[in-house]
Amino acid sequence: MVEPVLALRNLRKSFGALAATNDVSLTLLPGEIHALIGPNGAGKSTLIKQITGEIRPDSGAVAFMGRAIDGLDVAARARLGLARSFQVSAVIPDFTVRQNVMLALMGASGRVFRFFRPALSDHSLTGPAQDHIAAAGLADRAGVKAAELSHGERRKLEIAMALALSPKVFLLDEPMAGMGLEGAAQLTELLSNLRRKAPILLVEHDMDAVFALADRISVLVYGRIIATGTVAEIRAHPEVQRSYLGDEA
Ligand SMILES: Nc1ncnc2c1ncn2[C@@H]1O[C@H](COP(=O)(O)OP(=O)(O)OP(=O)(O)O)[C@@H](O)[C@H]1O
Repeated sequence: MVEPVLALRNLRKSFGALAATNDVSLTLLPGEIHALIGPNGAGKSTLIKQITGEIRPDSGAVAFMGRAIDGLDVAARARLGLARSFQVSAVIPDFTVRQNVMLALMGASGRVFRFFRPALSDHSLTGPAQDHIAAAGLADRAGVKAAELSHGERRKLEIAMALALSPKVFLLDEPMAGMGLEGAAQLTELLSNLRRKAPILLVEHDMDAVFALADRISVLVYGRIIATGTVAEIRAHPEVQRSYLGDEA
C-alpha cells in the first residue's frame, strides 16, 4: 500500500454544542489532488486549521509522512513542509514579483539576511526565484510591483511564493475565489502541474475546477465526511447530489 503523505484519523472539534468536525478521517496520497467540498459552514476551514496546527482537535490524530505531529505547533509543522499555501498577507505590494519570491526563499532558507538590498543580488536566490516565477507562469512580469498585478497574476505570484517554500503538501483554501472564467482556467492548469511538486489538499467551491482537477473528492456535510471517491463516483452519489451538488452533478 502507498504510504499517505498526510493522514487524518477521527478528528473531532466542537465549538460548544456544535461539532464542526465530527470523526473526520482522510488521506492525501503522493502526487494526488484530493478535493474537499461541502456547503458553507460544513467544517472545511476548521479541518484545515487542525492540519496546520492553528486549532487543536478535541480528539483524533494527524500523521505527516508517517510521523505523528499532534504535539507540534504551527511553526514546527511549517518547518516540516506542512503549511497553508497562499498566505495572502505575505505578499508585499511595493516589492516586485522577483523580490517577493526572493523574500519567500530567504524565509524558507532559515539563513539570516541583515539587509534586503544586498541579498537581492545573491545569486543563490535569483536563479531559484526565476525558476519558481517561470513555473507559476509569470516570467514576463518578474520586474513588476505586486501592487500592479491583476488578480489572476497575484494568484500566480502566490503560487511562486508557495513553491519557494518547498512544501511537502499544498493546502489550498479556495484558490479559485474571485477569479474570472479565463483566470480560473489558467489557474486550473497551473494547479494541475503543481501536483508534480507535492500533493494538494484542495478546498474549493468552484465545481468546474474540482471536477477538472481532483483525483479524489471528499464531501463534508455538518462536520462529517459523507463520501470519498473519484469524480465519477461523487457525481453519481445520491446523498451527495441531495445534500450538496444539486444541479451541478
Ligand atoms: N472559533 C469558532 N467558534 C465557534 N464556532 C465556530 C468557530 N469556527 C467555526 N465555527 C463554526 O463551525 C462550523 C464550521 O465552520 P467552518 O468555517 O470550518 O466551515 P467551512 O466549511 O470552512 O465554511 P465556508 O465554506 O463558509 O468557509 C460553522 O458552523 C461555524 O460557524
